[in-house]
Amino acid sequence: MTQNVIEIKNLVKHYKGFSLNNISFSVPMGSIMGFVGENGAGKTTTIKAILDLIHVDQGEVSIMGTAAKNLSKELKSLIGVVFDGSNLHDNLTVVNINAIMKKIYPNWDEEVYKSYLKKFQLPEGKIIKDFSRGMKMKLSITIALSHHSKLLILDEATSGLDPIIRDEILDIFLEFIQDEEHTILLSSHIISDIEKIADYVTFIHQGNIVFSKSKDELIYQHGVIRCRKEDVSAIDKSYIVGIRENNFGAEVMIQDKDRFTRKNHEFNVERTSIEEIMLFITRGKELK
Ligand SMILES: Nc1ncnc2c1ncn2[C@@H]1O[C@H](COP(=O)(O)OP(=O)(O)OP(=O)(O)O)[C@@H](O)[C@H]1O
Repeated sequence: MTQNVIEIKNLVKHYKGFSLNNISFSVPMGSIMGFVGENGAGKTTTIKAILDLIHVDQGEVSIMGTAAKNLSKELKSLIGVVFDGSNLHDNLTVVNINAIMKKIYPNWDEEVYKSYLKKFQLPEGKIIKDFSRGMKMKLSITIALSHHSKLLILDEATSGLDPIIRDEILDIFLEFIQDEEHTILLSSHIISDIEKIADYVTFIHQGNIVFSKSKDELIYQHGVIRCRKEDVSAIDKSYIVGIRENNFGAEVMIQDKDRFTRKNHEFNVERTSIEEIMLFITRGKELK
């Protein structure tokens, strides 16, 4: 049985004008979980709750089998965290950071740290204040990867980076996951990044979990039919996830693609993407 490194059960958090509504999902060991959703959907709030950085109104979070509230210092040191926006002190250099992290993390690996600094071309002499946003991001990722973490929790870790360096970082994440005991939870707006590396995708929309599934299963089970508007009524409603209409006709997202195509040879069902599935679910026309 696959062990879950993160388990979230019935999490509720109320802010004025926003709530996380009883959300549950798990992140299996050895996998990359992509955590996606629109601005303000609740991704950062969920991640803060996982890390016990905020008080929650209800629910439970466990990390590596231990309640998040009761994580020991040793277990905490196995988690590498990157938040959107640097929380490193402006006047430090990468050399200062090395000295500080050595004291914080029992497993701090100076050699690994230096190799990533080199790989990311992060300068020794400059203070963090003079780093670009991308450089700060790269430094945060470097730190997360330099203390022999088993779990990486990354909130928008690739945003603000150019496509080339993003690709390089995604490869580093894929390399990290080669160890079966390593796990990543990665929130991102950049769905193509998630499509590229995630094994599972959790989609949060307005504080609710819409789905949390294997990426391949999602892509395999869904499909799009492009047809005339008048043909939409011939599609069994129970399969329809969402409909979009344009001047030329209609696009219909269906689920349970295999069963649908077995029963409906007259429709051509095209392959879809995670991005398209998300758009149809959130913006596709409601069925009457
Ligand atoms: N400390 C707080 N006090 C009040 N409201 C908050 C607080 N933190 C977050 N919120 C609200 O919770 C909602 C969810 O925010 P959150 O940062 O979790 O979204 P997100 O999915 O990470 O968005 P983004 O992709 O824009 O970073 C937003 O409406 C935000 O204004």
